[in-house]
Amino acid sequence: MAPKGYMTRRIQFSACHRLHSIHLSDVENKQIFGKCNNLNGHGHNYIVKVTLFGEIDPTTGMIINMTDLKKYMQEAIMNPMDHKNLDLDVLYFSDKPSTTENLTVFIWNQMKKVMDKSELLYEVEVHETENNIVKYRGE
Ligand SMILES: Nc1nc2c(c(=O)[nH]1)N=C([C@H](O)[C@H](O)COP(=O)(O)OP(=O)(O)OP(=O)(O)O)CN2
Ligand SMILES: [Zn+2]
Repeated sequence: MAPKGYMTRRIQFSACHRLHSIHLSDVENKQIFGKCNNLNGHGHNYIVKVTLFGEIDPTTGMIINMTDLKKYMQEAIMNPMDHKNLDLDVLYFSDKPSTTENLTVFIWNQMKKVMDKSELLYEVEVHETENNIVKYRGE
């Protein structure tokens, strides 16, 4: 059996959002989300790392071609979210807060949809700020 490895590609996108739950009152939203509930939103330069895990093909020396992973991430992440308002432009966030946790799940689902060998998807990591980082492994 061929050795298995992890491969990761990193991208950055810019978007704005507001933390707000339609299941809470305005007062509760303010209490829970504080400054991040500001009506007119705020922005981030999100960093996303997508990791695949799989066999290193003995002929090509690759798990998959990074060029293909780049294409998948463009379609799954950049096209729907770069320079967008996450809450207004991305349907997924119309009924759930655009937290980094929910963002990782959305990206995971998006990657699963566009990848040819989606079973290789291992982890999605999102940096909302330098200090706030969430990882999701489809569990
Ligand atoms: N569990 C979560 N908590 C919070 C999230 C989140 O996605 N998941 N997000 C936010 C905000 O969107 C927010 O923009 C965070 O900004 P900020 O507090 O300014 O970020 P830092 O912690 O990196 O800034 P410091 O300078 O370190 O205060 C809030 N909570
Ligand atoms: Zn934020």
